[in-house]
Amino acid sequence: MKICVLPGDGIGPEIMAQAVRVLDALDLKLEMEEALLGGCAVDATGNPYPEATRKLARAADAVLLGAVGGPKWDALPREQRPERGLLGIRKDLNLFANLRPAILYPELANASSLKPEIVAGLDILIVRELTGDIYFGQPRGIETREVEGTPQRVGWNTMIYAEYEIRRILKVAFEAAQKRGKKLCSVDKMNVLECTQLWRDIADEMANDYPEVELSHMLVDNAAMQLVRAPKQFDVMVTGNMFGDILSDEASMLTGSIGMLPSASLDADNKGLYEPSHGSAPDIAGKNLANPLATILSAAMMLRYTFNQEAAAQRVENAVKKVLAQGYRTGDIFEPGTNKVGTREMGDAVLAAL
Ligand SMILES: NC(=O)c1ccc[n+]([C@@H]2O[C@H](COP(=O)([O-])OP(=O)(O)OC[C@H]3O[C@@H](n4cnc5c(N)ncnc54)[C@H](O)[C@@H]3O)[C@@H](O)[C@H]2O)c1
Ligand SMILES: CC(C)[C@H](C(=O)O)[C@@H](O)C(=O)O
Ligand SMILES: [Mg+2]
Repeated sequence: MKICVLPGDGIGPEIMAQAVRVLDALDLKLEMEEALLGGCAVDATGNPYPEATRKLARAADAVLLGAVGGPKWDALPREQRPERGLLGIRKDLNLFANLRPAILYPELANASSLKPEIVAGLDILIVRELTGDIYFGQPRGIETREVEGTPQRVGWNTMIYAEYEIRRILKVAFEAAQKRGKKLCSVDKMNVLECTQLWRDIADEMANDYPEVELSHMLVDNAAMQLVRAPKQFDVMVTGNMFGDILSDEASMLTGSIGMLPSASLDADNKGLYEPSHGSAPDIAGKNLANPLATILSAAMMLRYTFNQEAAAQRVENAVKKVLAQGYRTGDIFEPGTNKVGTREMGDAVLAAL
């Protein structure tokens, strides 16, 4: 069980250190090797996804990632920015299926942005397509053109999905719904965008193959609203890369914090990259303030999906439940009456619970 560990930038190394300690404590035969991705890789090699990292990631069974990016690199040419490293590894490893489970731990009911009665028992799986859409569509660019008689800068991207891309992500979503609450909500913007009209047509065609799953469609603006109005109407949500990026950050706050939302990005064989859904949080980096639980829970997803170590995955998840029940809280989920701790101390608590 070979794991390529990519701590990344900002809070990445801090949260990753805790996830690695947890994995070490499990007594599984895990081999972990570190490499550079993102801004740290740009600084060391000029490339956000260096060849050495690519080799290690491709040879590993799974990749565990902290987060990449930060203001230090925002002025670089786009191809050299940390985020391109992240998109590069996702594309290179064909990680088209991004699973983002938004689960409310009962202890965090008061930390949720919504009233406890609206979120109690919340358990949504967001299935986000991850290697297509406007993120990767060509052409794209910024250039000066004559528009309405005046030369001015024009910026453009292309939202595009091919049928095979839509089918394979919908298959993941239908199958997930079949194993869970049997409800699938496909989120699109078919009233405006051809690309997502095709998405909706294909979802309707595929629904015939999954008679047990109740398929519904929702326009993305309504979905954003429904998520904060009545989130428990959702079981599995499936959507494209861009809408999924936005809706998953929104959903994270229903569970108390973006620091609680793990993710798995899988290829067709469940080889995967596992990372928290949040970013490198430059505002709190280096201060021992970041919540490491999303990364620790991402490691649990890795044990489950790539390594078939269900018992170990549950041990980690139960340890997280236990530390929350014991009252340990990083700042993002703190409320009066609980025990405020830092990143490292939260890791200590999870280890003790294990
Ligand atoms: N997967 C990734 O590597 C990833 C994801 C999102 C953003 N980014 C990058 O991260 C950088 C910062 O982006 P941003 O500020 O928009 O989003 P962000 O997710 O890094 O931070 C948003 C807010 O959430 C807080 N936050 C995030 N993670 C937290 C944690 N674990 N514990 C406590 N608080 C946490 C931050 O302090 C900040 O206030 C950008 O360069 C962006 O491109 C990377
Ligand atoms: C950093 C960025 C490229 C990335 C994305 O948009 O996919 C992030 O926001 C995420 O959600 O993983
Ligand atoms: Mg995002």
